[in-house]
Amino acid sequence: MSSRGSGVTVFVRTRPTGNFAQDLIQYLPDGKTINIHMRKTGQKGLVNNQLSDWSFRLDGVLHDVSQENVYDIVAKRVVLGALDGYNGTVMCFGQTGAGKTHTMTGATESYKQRGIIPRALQEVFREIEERPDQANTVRLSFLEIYNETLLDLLSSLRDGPSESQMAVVEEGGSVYVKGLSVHLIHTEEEALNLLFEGEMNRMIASHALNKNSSRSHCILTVHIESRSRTLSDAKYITSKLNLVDLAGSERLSKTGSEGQVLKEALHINKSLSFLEQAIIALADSRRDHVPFRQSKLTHALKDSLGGNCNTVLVANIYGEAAHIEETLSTLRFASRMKCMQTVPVVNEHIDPVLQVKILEKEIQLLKQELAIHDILANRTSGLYDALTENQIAEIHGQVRKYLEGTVEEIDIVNIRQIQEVFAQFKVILQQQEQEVEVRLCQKFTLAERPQSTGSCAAAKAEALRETVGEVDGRGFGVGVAPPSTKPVLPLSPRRPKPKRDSPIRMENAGSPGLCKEGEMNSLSRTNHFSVSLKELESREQEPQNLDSQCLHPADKERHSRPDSPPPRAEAFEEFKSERGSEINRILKENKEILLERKQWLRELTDSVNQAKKEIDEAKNALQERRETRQQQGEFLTSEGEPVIEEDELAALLRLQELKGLYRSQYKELCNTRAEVQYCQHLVEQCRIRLLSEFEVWYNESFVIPEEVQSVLRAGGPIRPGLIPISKATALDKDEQEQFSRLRHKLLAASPRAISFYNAHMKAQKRNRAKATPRPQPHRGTGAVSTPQQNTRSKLPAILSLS
Ligand SMILES: Nc1ncnc2c1ncn2[C@@H]1O[C@H](COP(=O)(O)OP(=O)(O)OP(=O)(O)O)[C@@H](O)[C@H]1O
Repeated sequence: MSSRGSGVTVFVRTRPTGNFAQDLIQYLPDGKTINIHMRKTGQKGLVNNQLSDWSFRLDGVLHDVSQENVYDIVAKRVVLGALDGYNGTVMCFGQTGAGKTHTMTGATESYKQRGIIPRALQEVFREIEERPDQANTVRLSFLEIYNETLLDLLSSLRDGPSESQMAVVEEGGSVYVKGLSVHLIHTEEEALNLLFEGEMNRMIASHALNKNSSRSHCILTVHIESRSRTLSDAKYITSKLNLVDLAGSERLSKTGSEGQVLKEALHINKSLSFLEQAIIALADSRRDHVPFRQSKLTHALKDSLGGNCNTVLVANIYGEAAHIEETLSTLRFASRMKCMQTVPVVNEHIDPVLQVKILEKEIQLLKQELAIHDILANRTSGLYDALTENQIAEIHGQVRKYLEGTVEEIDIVNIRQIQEVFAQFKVILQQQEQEVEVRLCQKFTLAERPQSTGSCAAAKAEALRETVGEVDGRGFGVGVAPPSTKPVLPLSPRRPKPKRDSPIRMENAGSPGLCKEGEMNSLSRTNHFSVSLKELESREQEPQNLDSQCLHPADKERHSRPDSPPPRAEAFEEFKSERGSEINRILKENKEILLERKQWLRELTDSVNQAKKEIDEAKNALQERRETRQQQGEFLTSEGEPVIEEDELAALLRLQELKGLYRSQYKELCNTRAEVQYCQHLVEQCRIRLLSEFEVWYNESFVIPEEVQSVLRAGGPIRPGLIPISKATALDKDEQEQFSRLRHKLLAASPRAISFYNAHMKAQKRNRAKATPRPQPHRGTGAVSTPQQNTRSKLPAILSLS
């Protein structure tokens, strides 16, 4: 069968029984037709021996067919189609106990009896292995619709929104369930783990026709995204494979349901009847409205029923005479489904890389066009090609010279050169920024701590004081300058310049990018007392770190921790005065410097604006003088040059002077701005460090139990990748042995089964953990004795290969 079909494919599968109603159900040799002969019962219970016959021709009748063959016939094509980008849906429908769950999931204890879903998951990963030219991403979600409520069967594995927020949403022509968790999976085993986890969470109950009756509709969706690994192929495809196990329709008189199970049955029957209505509408080409929104089930399956999907239905029937009416109604549903049309299409998306290629082609064409124009206009060709390394080097040299003032212009003839010039400017700017940062780093750092063993804070303060304000320029501490030593900053060209030994001043007010190498060296030499934050960190990691030497007495005395952790705000204050006092002090000092620098920046800005205003005024005055001179008639020299008066000359010189001052102030403004940014960065770093150290301290002091801390400490028994021996031995010995024996046996006989059994064992383990009584918000509560309601949480069954 090809992946492209036009109608829904429908099969019938019968549940094996020793009591098969041969006289009522007849399979024709074509393997596709099933005839039903039903005696009609007359009114008032009188037997009406008139036979009514129905004949249903479907795509196949699966009678006494193994699970493996059912998968091959029903689902294989759809699964492979999904890997080729077609959406696919495999769905089981039928009366309760007819074998839907057996068909879809099969027996989780038996590899051979596994159903369509585990086989499909295996096929997906096997096929992926065989397509090395494709990069595939597989995700999985598992939805349950129980009593018209959407539930996430894998909610225990996620931290996302709660189930109450789940809703069926239509977007861009496709349908999805908002709030349903979608899990990335890499292997068959991971996929099976999720399947078994979800299966255990399903709602089941026991009634007269099925002791493990599913009380909900379930949709397991495999989301596949496939990209070509070969560059030439720019498209990628996505697909959705829906594997649907519907709850069974039931005659309440037969199942004897009551209480909660009765309520569930009413919901199930109602939603199946809505499903039937939707199918009838879909099959009728004259109907333009399909009532998908009548129930959560039809809404969630909207794009699987009438969309662009390969849809396959398995109609499960229970071939006993007692169930002939249900069989008839299931077959009617199946034949309606068969009339429904779907249009499978590959979900193909174009990669942006392809767009780039198209644009590159376009550029090529435009270049050729330009070349023709150049020839016609007698221009040199090749102006539009990418620049060679030599040309770039040439531009680089010119830009440098231009910035140094050696040349006045840069030769530019085309757009590429303009771009390169800007690029060079950018590079130089970045270099300057880095250099400024390096220099500021050296300036804005901690002073070296004294080696004294006395009071740490006092000693440090002393050391810092020693390094402040040294006029010979050798060594400055950060932000410890007393107010008197802080710079008096110039507010206007007439105001004094900042002191050159200010702790936050930049050594070279000019362009740092162009400062000479010698200057940089001497700059770093003058800062030999400085300690950067990073250095501080590394020192603190040394065994003999200062913090341990400088423990506050309160820290040392804290032998016993309080019963409950103190309020964080209170603890934070304590931390700042004890363990975190050093970093807190740095933070404070840096903040002070930042404030002061900001203030200086404001003043400098005012000053630059003032200078600009004065320049404008001087310009205007000069212009007025010139105009008056011209109006009054000019005196010319013997060379014909106009003679200007002394006051005009003075005004001209003043204007030049103002311009010079303006330029230098502007330069300083830019540098100060960079300093402010850097100071802000430092303050932020300190703040983050203070908070993170506080977190560690708080947890260690009050939250993490001391035993745990000792275990986690380096050299403790827990190391990454090592399972604690106590945990490893906690498994039941017999079970371990049994499992490993089985593993070896299986490995030899059927290596493909290992993922299945690994996942099964994990599910059982989780199941045991869950068996410990715990309040469950909506599952398994209020269980009634008969019929019994539960989730599928069973204790491990014996594993078997058959
Ligand atoms: N083809 C089959 N081969 C062997 N056993 C089967 C087959 N079909 C059904 N069964 C058995 O019949 C019982 C009922 O089947 P199952 O639970 O799959 O029915 P169902 O249609 O899902 O019922 P419900 O709608 O109540 O959940 C199970 O014990 C199952 O193992």
